[in-house]
Amino acid sequence: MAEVKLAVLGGGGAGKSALAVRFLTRRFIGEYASNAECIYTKHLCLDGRQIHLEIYDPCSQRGKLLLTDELHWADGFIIVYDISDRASFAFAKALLYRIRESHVGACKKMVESAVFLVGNKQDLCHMREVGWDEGQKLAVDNKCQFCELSAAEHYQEVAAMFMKVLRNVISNFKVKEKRRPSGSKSMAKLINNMFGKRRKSV
Ligand SMILES: Nc1nc2c(ncn2[C@@H]2O[C@H](COP(=O)(O)OP(=O)(O)OP(=O)(O)O)[C@@H](O)[C@H]2O)c(=O)[nH]1
Repeated sequence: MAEVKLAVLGGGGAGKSALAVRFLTRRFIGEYASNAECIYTKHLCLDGRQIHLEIYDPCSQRGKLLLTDELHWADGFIIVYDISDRASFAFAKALLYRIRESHVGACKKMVESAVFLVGNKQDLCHMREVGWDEGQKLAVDNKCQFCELSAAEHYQEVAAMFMKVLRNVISNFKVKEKRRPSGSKSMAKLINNMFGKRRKSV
């Protein structure tokens, strides 16, 4: 079974929990506790392959950019901003920069393909502060994927976005498996064990 770790990162209130919970449960729940970080776990089948998925949802990230553990833990990243909050867009930009910086030396293409920039709260487009073209440009500049959606209203889009990230991560695994000497897999497990987090099953 493949183990995939995704980190959903973004500014405070951008909709990280809403996106993760929407994907995992199909439901949009209005309010989420923002004082606790957690890892949601789920088993799913993707293209006939069993996957044990872990989704890291940090507590409010206001001003928190270092994220050294998270950046090394995750196989893929969903960077969320709120289209009605320009500050969250600036934070997403800084996060994308951090991801690139922390993966210096790794295969550039693999890192880029495992990052998805998401402009959330598209239902609030009457209060829009960030244009679609700005999000698209930021994604092109960072060679990552991009979409705008609403965790509140678009379950299908949310699910499709998670599936795309998962597929890219899985194909990165295949490339890595071909390159990697066998010892490095157990080293990765050791690092994961050291980086223990609270786990929630959904
Ligand atoms: N209108 C609208 N509101 C949303 C959407 N997604 C999330 N929200 C709301 O935005 C607020 C913040 O959502 P959260 O999912 O808690 O955001 P977060 O990024 O996890 O927040 P922190 O944990 O505080 O960093 C909540 O009131 C949600 O109901 C959306 O697509 N549309």
